[in-house]
Amino acid sequence: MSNKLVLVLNCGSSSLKFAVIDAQTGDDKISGLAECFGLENSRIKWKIDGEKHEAALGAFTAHREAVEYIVNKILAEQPELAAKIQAVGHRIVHGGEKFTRSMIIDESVIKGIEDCASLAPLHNPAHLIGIRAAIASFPKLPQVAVFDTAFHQSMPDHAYIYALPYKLYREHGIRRYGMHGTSHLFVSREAAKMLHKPIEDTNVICAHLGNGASVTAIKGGKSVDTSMGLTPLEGLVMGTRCGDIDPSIIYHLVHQLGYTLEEVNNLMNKQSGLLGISELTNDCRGIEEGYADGHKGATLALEIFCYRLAKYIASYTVPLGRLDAVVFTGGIGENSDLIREKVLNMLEIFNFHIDSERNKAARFGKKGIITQDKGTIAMVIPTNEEWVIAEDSIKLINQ
Ligand SMILES: Nc1ncnc2c1ncn2[C@@H]1O[C@H](COP(=O)(O)OP(=O)(O)O)[C@@H](O)[C@H]1O
Ligand SMILES: CC(=O)OP(=O)(O)O
Ligand SMILES: [Mg+2]
Repeated sequence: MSNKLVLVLNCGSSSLKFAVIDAQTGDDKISGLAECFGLENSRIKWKIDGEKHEAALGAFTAHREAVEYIVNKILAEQPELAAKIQAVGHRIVHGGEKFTRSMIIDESVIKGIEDCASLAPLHNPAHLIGIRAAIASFPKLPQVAVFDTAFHQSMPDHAYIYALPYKLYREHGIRRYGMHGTSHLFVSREAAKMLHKPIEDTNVICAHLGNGASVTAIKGGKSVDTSMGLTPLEGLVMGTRCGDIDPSIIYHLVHQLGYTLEEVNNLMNKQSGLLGISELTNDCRGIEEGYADGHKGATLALEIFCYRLAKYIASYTVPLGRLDAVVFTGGIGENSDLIREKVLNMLEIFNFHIDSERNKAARFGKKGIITQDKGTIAMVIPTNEEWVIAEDSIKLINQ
């Protein structure tokens, strides 16, 4: 174990993922999830050196109590490990245009994250609670903010400006920002290594397919286009988010069908995507089971998910010119050989020839090329956002 341990916190709207990571090797010493915040059954699960633990957090717990639990119980039982933690790294979904790189957190960074809260109302307020709780629990440790949006600040304006009146951008910052940047950065670097090419000469399209999902075109290590927009709602079909729709549907739902704007927002973010189409589940494993059993909704959801993804991948060859590889990552990208096969078959025009055995082998944390030796390469690379956050935290505090 090196002396570069970082506690990484990823505060979501109703959960908190955490890990204690060795920034040098990427090994997690502790990893866990506190979930169901605000409900009676909020709980926390964690793993220490592979051994699993679980506890109830008490009714109506939220981020602050969860951070206290991590510090007072989990880390207190591991005093040697706790004493070696050098920094706390926070995943921040929205950094607007202000943050193009990771930052050591001080009052002005907190103010900047607050200023972006209206652009990510589900995420940024939760991050701020996590930051304040972590400062209270670890007053002596440096706190670092690592932004999902930072990696996408290299996009050219023709990729990030919406065809709306320009003053909405100028006066209110309404533009495409993109998310999952930490993951896209990590897997694109790993892809360059697997291709034995310098990152500056590597052009890849990365599909991060988790509960939220996005595709990014990465040219020479820089994001040149991405599918998420002002918020994480735009782009692909996701677990419960609709991704791209005709914006007039909102007007129609409100004025013809009597929905409130609040209800429409909830419908698009929480009741759509795989869940909304299938009327079964937002979980890709459940969708695949439904598909295997001939469930009509699950089959349609899977087809739409793959078709939208294939169209995005095809369109991102435009900014790249030359495509070296397509990379799949995230819980679905790393595990669903079915979705990978369907998507690559839809992209036959780009000369992908899937290798079934390689595709089946690259699952459950195993990376690998999944196409045959001829044609364009597709690969699977497990993401590790926590490692990037830990590395950035150590780099910044040593500067
Ligand atoms: N073996 C599997 N086959 C298909 N999908 C899987 C498998 N394992 C996990 N997934 C899917 O991965 C998704 C969660 O991905 P993850 O990256 O953990 O999400 P997030 O970080 O956004 O919470 C879920 O839809 C889940 O069903
Ligand atoms: C930005 C986003 O969608 O994040 P997640 O995948 O963690 O929901
Ligand atoms: Mg994720």
